[in-house]
Amino acid sequence: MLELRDITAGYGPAAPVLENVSLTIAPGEAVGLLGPSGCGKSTLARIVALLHPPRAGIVTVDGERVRGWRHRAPRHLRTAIGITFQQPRAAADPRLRLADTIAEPLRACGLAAAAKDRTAELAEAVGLTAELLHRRPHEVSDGQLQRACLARALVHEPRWLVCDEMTSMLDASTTAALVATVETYRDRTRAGLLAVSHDRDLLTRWCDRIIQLPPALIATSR
Ligand SMILES: Nc1ncnc2c1ncn2[C@@H]1O[C@H](COP(=O)(O)OP(=O)(O)OP(=O)(O)O)[C@@H](O)[C@H]1O
Repeated sequence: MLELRDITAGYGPAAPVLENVSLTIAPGEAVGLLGPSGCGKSTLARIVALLHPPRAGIVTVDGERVRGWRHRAPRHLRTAIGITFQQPRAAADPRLRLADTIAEPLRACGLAAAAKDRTAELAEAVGLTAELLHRRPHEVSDGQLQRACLARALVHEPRWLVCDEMTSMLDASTTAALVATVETYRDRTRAGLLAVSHDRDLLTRWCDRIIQLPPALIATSR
């Protein structure tokens, strides 16, 4: 199980973005997250991915309470969760070829020896050719770069996957291909999914259930 209990979170001294939010995702379950712009969907996604520490509340991953975020999170928890973001260009190092982008989390964990085989396997799963793997981000389309970012999110074979607006910049066929890749992976591994989107129709097709966050606390408190 992945559980968030009574989470309050925000940025700096400002009023919280999220207040007392709870969420549970079971293994193999796909949960969609909807809500108006600015209500805190990405903030919640980043908390689930252990990238943003909440101000209050408890996060538990497979029975283990999380006590550190980002580099302070233990490696076995960081590698249990993969995340893709809305803008692949902001999420990928412009200096790295796509092959190295995919393998980056393995190298960061001292697993470089596995990088070549794993990259080839994942490139096939996301539909990237060997030629594209040798290009850098400025030499590929947004959709091709997002495919590499999805492969990177899967490189540690995570038990939990967070897709934060993964397809909102992409056309229908690339969206379908990326969602199909995620679902093939989940069918095989029973990974749980949190999918953030503005697209209710997409989430209805993709997810077992949908959670709706209320409008932004900051906006409503004005
Ligand atoms: N790094 C940050 N520093 C300060 N404020 C931030 C930061 N990131 C987000 N915020 C603020 O937190 C609030 C929630 O942002 P968040 O990105 O979580 O919303 P969202 O629901 O994902 O929005 P959207 O649908 O537009 O992507 C917004 O008011 C935003 O301005």
